[in-house]
Amino acid sequence: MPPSGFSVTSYSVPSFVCYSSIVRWGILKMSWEWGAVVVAAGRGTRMGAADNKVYLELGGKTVLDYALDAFERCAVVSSIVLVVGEGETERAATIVAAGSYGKVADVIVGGAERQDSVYAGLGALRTQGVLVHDAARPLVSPEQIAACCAAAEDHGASALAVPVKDTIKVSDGQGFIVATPERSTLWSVQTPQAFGRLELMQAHRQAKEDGAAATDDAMLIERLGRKVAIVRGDYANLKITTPEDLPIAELLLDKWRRQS
Ligand SMILES: Nc1ccn([C@@H]2O[C@H](COP(=O)(O)OP(=O)(O)OP(=O)(O)O)[C@@H](O)[C@H]2O)c(=O)n1
Ligand SMILES: C[C@](O)(CO)[C@H](O)COP(=O)(O)O
Repeated sequence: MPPSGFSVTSYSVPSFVCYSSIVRWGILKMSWEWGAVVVAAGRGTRMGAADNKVYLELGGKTVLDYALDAFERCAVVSSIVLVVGEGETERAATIVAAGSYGKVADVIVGGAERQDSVYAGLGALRTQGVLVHDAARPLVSPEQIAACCAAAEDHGASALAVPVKDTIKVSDGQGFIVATPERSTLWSVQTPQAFGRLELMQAHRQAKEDGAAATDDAMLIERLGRKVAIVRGDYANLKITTPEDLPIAELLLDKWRRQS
């Protein structure tokens, strides 16, 4: 085990794999103040439920509860802005109060696209660093959140990701394969993703000006030619997207409950 008092901000971390170990060893010292934008303003169209999927129940709590709880328990994070759908503010505030999520400083209304919701959330924070997280990813851990912060302090920006397991094909849009990218270079990106708040705001403004749409925030930094470090995540940090994701999440939660 490395000596105590070791700080990732004053030591060159050789690879993404190291961040989670550093957090596990409990030797992390952060320089920036960190806030989080948790986006919950989607419709859950692919889930096909009557309700927004973040309010669906998982082991007695809502999907949203788990995401908020992980950020609440992460010592590195000082404040959270929760971004919700039109007409959902009261419901979300009730969940925040019932769960005693004291770090939630604001509950605000999001926009039509995820990108709009994140941008709305950024405007409500004042911290140097910002984490962006999907409320639809309930199985994130405080350690993974802290690992993202550490990597972003070292490299400017970071994102949790896992190596792709399947062989990925590119289609021609007509049902035929046109290419097979080299799998060893492919990562499936997750949230949280961590950035300097002002840099991310600038990247969002630039994207808006250019009419660029992005499905994650790292993409907005990449398109400016800046680097985003990969932080090795966990396959269990799945995004609740389609109906079969719910029983998988239940199984993982059950397993963790039995282990703790
Ligand atoms: N306008 C939007 C769209 C999405 N999100 C949030 O972004 C996260 C990831 O998006 P996704 O899984 O696509 O959620 P939905 O948009 O709800 O799902 P779908 O695309 O199936 O409608 C979710 O936590 C979702 O609530 C958001 O805050 N605002
Ligand atoms: C940000 C994200 O969760 C990374 O995997 C994902 O891109 C969100 O995309 P979606 O189209 O909103 O599901």
